[in-house]
Amino acid sequence: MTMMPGGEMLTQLGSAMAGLMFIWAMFKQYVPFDVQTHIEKYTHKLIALVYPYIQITFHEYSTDGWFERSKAYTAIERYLSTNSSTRAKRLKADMVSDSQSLILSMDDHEEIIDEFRGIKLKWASRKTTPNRQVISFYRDNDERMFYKLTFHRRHRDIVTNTYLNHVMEEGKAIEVRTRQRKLYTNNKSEQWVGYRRKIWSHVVFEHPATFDTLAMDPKKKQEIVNDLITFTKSKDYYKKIGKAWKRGYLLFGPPGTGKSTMIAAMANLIEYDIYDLELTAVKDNSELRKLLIDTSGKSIIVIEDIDCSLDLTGQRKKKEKEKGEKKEGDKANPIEEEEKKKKDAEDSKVTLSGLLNFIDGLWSACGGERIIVFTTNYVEKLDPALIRRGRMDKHIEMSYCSFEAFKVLARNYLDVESNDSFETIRGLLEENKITPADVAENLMPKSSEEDADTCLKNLMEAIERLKEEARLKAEEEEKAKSEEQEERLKAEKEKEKEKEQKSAEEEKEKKSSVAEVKENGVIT
Ligand SMILES: Nc1ncnc2c1ncn2[C@@H]1O[C@H](COP(=O)(O)OP(=O)(O)OP(=O)(O)O)[C@@H](O)[C@H]1O
Ligand SMILES: [Mg+2]
Repeated sequence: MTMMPGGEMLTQLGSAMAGLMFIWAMFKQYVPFDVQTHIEKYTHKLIALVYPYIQITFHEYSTDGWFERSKAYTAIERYLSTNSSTRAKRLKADMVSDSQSLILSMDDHEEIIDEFRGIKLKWASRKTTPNRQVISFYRDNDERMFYKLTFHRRHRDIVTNTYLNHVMEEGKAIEVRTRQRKLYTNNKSEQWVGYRRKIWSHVVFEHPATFDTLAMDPKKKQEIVNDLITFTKSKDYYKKIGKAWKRGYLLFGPPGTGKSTMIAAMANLIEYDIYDLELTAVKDNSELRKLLIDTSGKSIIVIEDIDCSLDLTGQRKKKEKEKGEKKEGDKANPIEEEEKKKKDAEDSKVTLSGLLNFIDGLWSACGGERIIVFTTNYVEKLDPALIRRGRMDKHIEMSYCSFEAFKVLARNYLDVESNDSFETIRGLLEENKITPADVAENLMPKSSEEDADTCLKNLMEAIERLKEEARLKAEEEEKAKSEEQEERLKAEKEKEKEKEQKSAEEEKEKKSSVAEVKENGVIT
């Protein structure tokens, strides 16, 4: 630990000053007022001359005793934790909520010296016990912690303009790095915490998926990893081009190809929280707006199975139409009805345009980087407006298990890099459509006796079985198709026959009417 030059002297000087001030306070009453002012003025000058240091204090809680911990204090605590844990001799360990591990910080009354661009600054951790006559309604803990920063007055500018910002930013970054990440879900029913309505509930996010364990084409995987990392580092770039700092991904592919696993791997890679937005539980656009505004920065907002959510919107529209039809029968006042319809359209249902508006950047104006991920099993069902470029920046197809993907799974599940059976498996995978979920399920040892070879054999058998099943299914489909075709042909033939019969009858009728005209001798 380095010591500030004259640090000891500084402390002594401080206590000597305090002593003098005390004596002054006692004798002040015997001195005339104008002399008092004079003495005080010169004392301040004298103090400034011999005590050229500036002090700034940062309290843990604001003085009105409000419950919220000061953000500056927390940031300083984290900033100092990296310095103090290596330098200070007495440390305090604490399990802070929202943090993954123990937070080490300076113990009460401990001091450390920080260095910034060659300037030495002293941080001290202090504690006061306030007057007990003051009753705090919010916190019953009487002790008040604060940090005191002392530095030479010639560094005033650099400390106030640069150093403090550096401490805050560093502190916040450490906080983000060490925080416990969360998985949020939106509540269907309203929940209240005290006087606040809680719209998201959360659990600690601890999904073990990573890009290393994700089975997919290595080139594609690397591309996604690079894309994500570039995004997280592009704050200034997005600012420069005047775009909200957000990125949209559309993951599509059949069930069990790893879409949800990919989202977990993304969150683990860039250390973001996940907001799992269940659109079917959102009652209208204004609620959707509230939900999105309530998300924090550094988060991935996920809307799974977007095709199903949008279908639901369609259903809602239909229901409303039905309602409208019923009302028509009631013969209500047309003006009233029009207004009612307008209101209905405004305040019920989540609409595609409502969703798109937010994605387009209204909500991301709240700052902080956000990633939005849509998943679907049927990309062709989606509205083109939803997936056009610019809205969804990257379309990622998750497909059936390739041989490369299988190798990742074999390494992950069985610790096998290569094996005699790999070539056979390559052939089987090329010929058949197997999802990574199916491959993974078959690679997993079912008992402690099963070794890698047995598991690989199991997989090959399973693929053969699936192949057989697929063949039977295809046969059945073919049969059903040809039956349908036959029926259609039959129906068409019958129709044709009916038509022919009809036209023959018509012809006959025509002929008989002509004969009648001739008989009567009338020509028109
Ligand atoms: N590409 C993959 N790499 C590693 N494991 C995978 C992969 N795909 C699927 N799995 C395994 O299969 C399970 C199911 O996969 P996941 O839930 O990610 O599929 P999904 O594509 O989201 O399916 P759905 O469309 O039904 O939501 C996962 O728990 C994972 O263990
Ligand atoms: Mg899924």
